[in-house]
Amino acid sequence: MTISNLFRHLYPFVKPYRKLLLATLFLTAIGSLAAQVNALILRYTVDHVNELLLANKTLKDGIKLLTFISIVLIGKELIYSLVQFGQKFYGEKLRIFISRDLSQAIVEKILSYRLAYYTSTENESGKLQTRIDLGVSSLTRLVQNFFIDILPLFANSLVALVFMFFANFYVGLVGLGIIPIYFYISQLQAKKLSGFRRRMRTYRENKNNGIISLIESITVIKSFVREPLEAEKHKAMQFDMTENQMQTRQLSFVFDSIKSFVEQNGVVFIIILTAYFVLNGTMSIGAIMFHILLFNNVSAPIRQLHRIYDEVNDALINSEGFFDILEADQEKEPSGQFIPTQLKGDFELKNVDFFYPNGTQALKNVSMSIQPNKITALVGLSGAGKSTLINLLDKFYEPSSGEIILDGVNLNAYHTPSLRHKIGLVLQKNHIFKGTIAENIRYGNLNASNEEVEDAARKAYIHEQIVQMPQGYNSNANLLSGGQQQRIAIARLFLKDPAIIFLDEPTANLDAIATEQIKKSLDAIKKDRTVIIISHSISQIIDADTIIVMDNGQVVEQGLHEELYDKQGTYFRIFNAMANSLNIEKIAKTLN
Ligand SMILES: Nc1ncnc2c1ncn2[C@@H]1O[C@H](COP(=O)(O)OP(=O)(O)OP(=O)(O)O)[C@@H](O)[C@H]1O
Repeated sequence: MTISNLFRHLYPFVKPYRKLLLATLFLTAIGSLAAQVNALILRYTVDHVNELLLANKTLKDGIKLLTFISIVLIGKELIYSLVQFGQKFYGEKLRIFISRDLSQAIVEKILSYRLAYYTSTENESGKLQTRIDLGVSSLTRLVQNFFIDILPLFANSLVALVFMFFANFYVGLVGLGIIPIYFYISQLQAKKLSGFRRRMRTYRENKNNGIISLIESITVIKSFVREPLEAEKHKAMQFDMTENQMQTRQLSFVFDSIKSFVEQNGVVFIIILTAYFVLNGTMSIGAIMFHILLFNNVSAPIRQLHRIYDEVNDALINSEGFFDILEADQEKEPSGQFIPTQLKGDFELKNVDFFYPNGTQALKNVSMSIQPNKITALVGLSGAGKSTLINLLDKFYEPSSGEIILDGVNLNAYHTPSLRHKIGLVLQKNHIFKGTIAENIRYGNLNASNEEVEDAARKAYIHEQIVQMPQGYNSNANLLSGGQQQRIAIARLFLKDPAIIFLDEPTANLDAIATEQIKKSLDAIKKDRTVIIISHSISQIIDADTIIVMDNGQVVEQGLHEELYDKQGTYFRIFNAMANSLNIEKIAKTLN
C-alpha cells in the first residue's frame, strides 16, 4: 500500500468530519505563524539590547523594551496555548470518531461475508482479530498524529523556511538543503524496516491465534499432560519474535545516529554562515539567535521524521491487512433477488460437485430429490459429505458445479436472508451466546414474548430445569451442560418456526432420557415440514420417510429402510454395524 492509496482508502472515513478538519487546518495555520514569534522577538531583543549597551543606556531606559517584549511574548503564548488546545481537542475528536466508524464498518463488513471466508486458514479468528485491532489502532493513531503532530510541525517548518529565505538567501538554502537529505535517510530507514515490521505483524497474529487455541484446547492439553510441549512451541515463536524485534531496534539506532549527525552539521553551518555575515557587517548580532531558532523550527519536524515515517509505515503495513478485510467484496455472501412467500422444501440436486476452498472434494456428482413435507435421513460414515450437503442446502456454500433447485427455482436466485428466515438448523454442537437463557432462546424470534419463550422451552423439555436454577430464565446460559445447551438450540428452533428443518445429529450430545424427550418434541415439530436429518441413531433413521445413503461424497443408495436393507449394500453394512454396537441380544434379554 502506498501513502496516496492509504489516504484514498481512509478518505471516506474522514469525509463526514470535513468541518472538524477545516477548523483544525485553520488553527494549524495560526499556530505555525505564532511559532515564529519567539525567533523574531529574540532577534529584536538582542539587537535593541546591543544598541542600548553601545549607547551606554541604563536599565531604566530598557524598561520600555522589556515591557513591550513581555507583552508580545505573553500574548503570543496565550494565543498559542488556545490554538494548541483547539488543535489537540479537534484532532482527538477526529481520532475518536474515525476509530468508532472504522471499527463499526469492519464488523458490519465481516458479518456480510460468506462462511468460506471464516473457515479459510488465512482468516482464523486470532489472525482476523489482530489484523482488525492493529489496523484500527494504527490508522487512528495516524489520523491523530497527522493533525496533532505532523501537520502543525510541518506547517511550522515551512513558515520557518520562508522566514529564513527572507532573512538571507544562503541561510534559507542551508535550511532547505537538510530536508531532502533527511527525507532520503528516513525513507531508506523505513524501507529497510518494513520487512521486519511485516514479519512482526505475522508473529503477533500467530501469537494471538496460538493463545486463543491454547485456551480452547486446554482440556485436551491437560488430559494428555502436554503443557511442556505447548510451552516449548510458544517459546520457539517468542524467541523468533524477540530476534526480529532486536534487529529492528538495532537498525533504528544506526539510522537515528546518522540523522542526528546530519542535523548537527546543519546547525554548525548556520552558525558559521551567520557569524560570517555578522562579521562582514551585513547582519546584526541578533541574526545568529534568529537563524538558529528558525533552523530549529525547520529541523524539529524533520527530527520527528523517522517517527512519522514509522507511524506512516505502521499504518501502511497494518492498514493493508485491515483494508483487505474491509474491502473483500468478493467474499460477500452471494444473494439473488427471489423472495419466496412460502417454501415447501422440494429440493432437487443435479450433478452437484463441491470442493472446499482448500481443495478437498466433499461432494461428487450428487443428484437427488428431497420430498417436501417428508423426513429424509442422511446416512453415511464419517466424512461421507452429509454436513457438507446441508451446508449447500442452507446456501452457506455454493456448488462448484451442478445445480440445486428449491421449489422449482435455482437456489442461487433466492434472496439469501429471506431463504434462511424459513430454514431452521440444529447442529450437533450449537453455539450459546454470552447472555441469559431467555436471550439465547429469543435469538430464534427477537419479538417473542416471555410466554412464547417459556412455551418453546417447554416443548424442548428444558423449562423445568431452567426454573429450578437460582435466576431462572435470567441465568447465564454458558453455565448449562452440553445437553441442556442442545435443548436451548431446539427451543430456538421452535420459536423460529421454519418451513424447512435441517438437523445435524441433534441428539448426539444428549442423555437417553433427554433423547427420548427431544425425539417427542422433534416428532411434533417435524409434522408438515420438510426435514432433513443426519443421524447415527437407528430409531431416527428408521422413522424417516426416505433414507439417502452417502459414501465418500457420493449418493450410493436411496429408498425406504426395508428396501435398502434388502439390497445388502452400504446401508445394510452401516445398519448392521449400528445394531451390533447396541448389543441387541443382551438388551432383548434384559427387557424380557
Ligand atoms: N471447512 C472444510 N474445509 C475443508 N474440508 C472440509 C471442511 N469441512 C469438511 N471438510 C471435508 O469434507 C469431507 C466431508 O465432510 P463432512 O463434514 O461433510 O462429512 P460428514 O459426512 O458430515 O461427517 P461426520 O458424520 O463425521 O460429521 C471430509 O473429507 C472433510 O474432511
